Amino acid sequence: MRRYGKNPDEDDVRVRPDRRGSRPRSRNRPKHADAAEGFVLTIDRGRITCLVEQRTVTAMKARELGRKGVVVGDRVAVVGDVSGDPGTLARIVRVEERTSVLRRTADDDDPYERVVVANADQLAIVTALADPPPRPRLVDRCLVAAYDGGLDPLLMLTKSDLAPADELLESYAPLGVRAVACNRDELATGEGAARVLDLLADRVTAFVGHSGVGKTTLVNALVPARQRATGEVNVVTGRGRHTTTSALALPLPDDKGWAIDTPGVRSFGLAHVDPSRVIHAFPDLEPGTADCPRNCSHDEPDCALDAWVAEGRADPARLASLRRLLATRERREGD
Ligand SMILES: Nc1nc2c(ncn2[C@@H]2O[C@H](COP(=O)(O)OP(=O)(O)OP(=O)(O)O)[C@@H](O)[C@H]2O)c(=O)[nH]1
Ligand SMILES: [Zn+2]
Repeated sequence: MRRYGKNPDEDDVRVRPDRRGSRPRSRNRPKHADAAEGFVLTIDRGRITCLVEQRTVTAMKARELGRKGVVVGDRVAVVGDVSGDPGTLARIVRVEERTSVLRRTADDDDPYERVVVANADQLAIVTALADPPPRPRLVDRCLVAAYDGGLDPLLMLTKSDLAPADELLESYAPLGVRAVACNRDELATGEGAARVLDLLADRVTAFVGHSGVGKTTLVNALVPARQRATGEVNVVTGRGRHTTTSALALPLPDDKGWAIDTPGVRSFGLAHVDPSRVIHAFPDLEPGTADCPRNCSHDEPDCALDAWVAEGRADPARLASLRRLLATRERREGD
């Protein structure tokens, strides 16, 4: 019997099609009890880089996964050669259930939703206070994606040396979104970075933002190991500058969580969003939807939320914010 690396696993052999190319004998297939646990760091043209114990292992999807997608942040079961030695290729045989999913559709009229990041605890929405000016609708759309996918949003306002944050902070106050303003010079001091890192401690945070907002500057300040590698060998993958369209998970200092950098977004398609999942993030309003008409958009004359608020059971500013968010699901010029 041929052995596959250090972790010989019968499955490796059994799931392989036989010489006649028949399908794997799925009924007899063991459940990969010996598989190693992996954490997906990045994906590049079908090559999946995972962290297995403390090793960086390159893997591909096993045939038995079928069309099931693997995305950055996924917890996976890996079999085969998990030594991480150059030239080795392990196989991912299972994707564990996800605790959250950051999804987007490329465009609102694009029916294909893509999961961008799995299992992130929070979504850092990076917005410059100036140069480029804030795009509140894009922020709102990111908030909707966060609420829809089960991530805690976190506003990261960059370039605070160029403009004050008050106005923007005020418009998000009713949502109770945590926010932090920072700038490059401040971040370069350990104290400035520590203030931001406090918000990320022991959590997996996905960073989104459109081009030019200073996301790279911010993430590099938080993950100094990456900055040192400028030039640009990636600290995690050991490969050249990260130019793929995949997200990339970077360990925060002292193993205090992960930052998942995502490629710059120009838009954040929301065709997949279900209003009821968004309302779930508004526990003060959710019970008020009990008397709504079926499939209520919560932004129509019969919506029961108006009465709920009129009776003083929730803050009108909360309802206004919810409606503003839901309204961003409809695409407009410039989104
Ligand atoms: N004034 C000021 N400029 C900043 C700050 N942070 C970043 N910049 C500048 O803003 C520009 C964009 O910064 P990046 O960090 O490359 O932004 P990005 O969001 O990663 O953009 P892409 O690389 O296009 O995806 C650069 O010229 C930075 O030098 C800041 O705090 N203040
Ligand atoms: Zn309603």
